[in-house]
Amino acid sequence: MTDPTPAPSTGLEPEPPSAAAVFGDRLDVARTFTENLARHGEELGLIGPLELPRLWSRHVVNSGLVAPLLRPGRVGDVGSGAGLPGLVLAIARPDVHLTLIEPMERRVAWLERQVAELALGNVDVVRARAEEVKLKGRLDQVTARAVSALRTLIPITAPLLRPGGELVLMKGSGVDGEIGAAEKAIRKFRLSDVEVVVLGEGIVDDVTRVFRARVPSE
Ligand SMILES: C[S@@+](CC[C@H](N)C(=O)[O-])C[C@H]1O[C@@H](n2cnc3c(N)ncnc32)[C@H](O)[C@@H]1O
Repeated sequence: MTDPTPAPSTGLEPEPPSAAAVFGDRLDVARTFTENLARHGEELGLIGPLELPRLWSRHVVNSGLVAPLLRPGRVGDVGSGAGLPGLVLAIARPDVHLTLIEPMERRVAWLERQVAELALGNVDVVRARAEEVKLKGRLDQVTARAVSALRTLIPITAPLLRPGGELVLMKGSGVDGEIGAAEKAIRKFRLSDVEVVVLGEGIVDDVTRVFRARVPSE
């Protein structure tokens, strides 16, 4: 069992016990990423100053909880920003290939630096908006977090999926209202198996909610 690291002088939240439960033998890599983000995230405009005291629980562990929903294959993360959840998922699931899709140059540079520093062989970073990225119909699953409401997020993420592919979109407690407002998009893209998966019960205080749905197989 690995000892939790003490909080460094950055103001970073001490590592919670849930980190070991979520990252297992990948905890050291998750730790390096979290410390890098704590050290440089604010100056690079990736996280706000208020996020450091909750960086582990609200951002890193919260993103890592999605890892068991991924299947071996090619997953795209739309609007990765600081690497949430895409880079965190690549750390937790070395058996899955992650493509991080992010339009902002400074964020792309950060993501590329982290991929190199953490020696992640299962990640590529593409500088593009989801609407323009040349990945239409290619991905097995698409993730996203804090990019936009479902009624605008579904139309830019569903076209990236191969037939039978799956959306795995992280959402807050207002997800049911978002689903109601996205009815037209859900119909237009003929999504099936629509469900809200609640992750982290018994592991974290703030559970993570995921909107999961499938595009047609043919
Ligand atoms: C609020 S940030 C969230 C970043 C990260 N997912 C997180 O949870 O911390 C939204 C991110 O989505 C990106 N973004 C916005 N519109 C996008 C689009 N159409 N396609 C791809 N990325 C987009 C932005 O550049 C930004 O990095």
